[in-house]
Amino acid sequence: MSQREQPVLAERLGKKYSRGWALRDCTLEIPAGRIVALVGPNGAGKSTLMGMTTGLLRPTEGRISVFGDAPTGRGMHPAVAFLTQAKPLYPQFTVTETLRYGRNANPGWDQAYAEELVEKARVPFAAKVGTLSGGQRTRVALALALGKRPRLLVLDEPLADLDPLARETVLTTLVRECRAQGITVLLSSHVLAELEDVCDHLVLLAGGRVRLAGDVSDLLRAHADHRTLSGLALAHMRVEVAA
Ligand SMILES: Nc1ncnc2c1ncn2[C@@H]1O[C@H](COP(=O)(O)OP(=O)(O)OP(=O)(O)O)[C@@H](O)[C@H]1O
Repeated sequence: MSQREQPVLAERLGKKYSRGWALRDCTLEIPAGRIVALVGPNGAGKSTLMGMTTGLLRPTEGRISVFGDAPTGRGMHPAVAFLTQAKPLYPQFTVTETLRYGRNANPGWDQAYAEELVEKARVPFAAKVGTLSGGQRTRVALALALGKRPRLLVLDEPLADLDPLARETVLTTLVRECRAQGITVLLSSHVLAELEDVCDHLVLLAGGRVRLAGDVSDLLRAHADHRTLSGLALAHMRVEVAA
């Protein structure tokens, strides 16, 4: 696979903030077409890694390549869409205006696809974003992210404020769309059980370092005392936090 097709390659990547190192010596790859679980205890460095993957944060040391490009830290890579728990949508915009903003901001914008996602979610186009429920806002944010037609979708705890039913619906939609479109996904969540049937690759961070990374099936074969992604991840987190 050429560098241009490889979603993410990080080599000895590190990020230091004023309070110290948030991520250190991080070498990993995010393989194309996978749905990758990014897990780890609070403060492990997940958001920091995602920030450097999207191009919004500049590394302090090491290298990261996103589809062959070195992110600048000044703006989002054009092939990457990013969705966080905060979902920074303008509350005064209607859903239609929000999609118009997406169209103006993104050269590869697919209006028909974005509208289809909003229609499937049964969110009224005329409603102001500030009046929508958390679940509806997430569906609009997802339409905004996928309408960009990204090759890599980075999701930082995007479901955290949703009820269990809404979480399930959004996650199912997300996985169905990403698998159908061949989009690589990097998804962080503290709810390990819900990553179980969704993710086929795992990256576990703790204390700013990569502690476990690889295809879930390979990792489970290598750690035969665990049968599930969540069991394996939880056991590793316990060891790392205790250390
Ligand atoms: N802008 C910042 N300035 C200073 N320190 C920061 C900044 N952002 C993150 N940190 C620190 O870097 C470390 C890693 O934070 P990060 O948010 O990447 O972890 P995380 O794994 O996403 O955590 P959580 O699961 O709690 O969201 C933490 O110690 C955090 O306090």
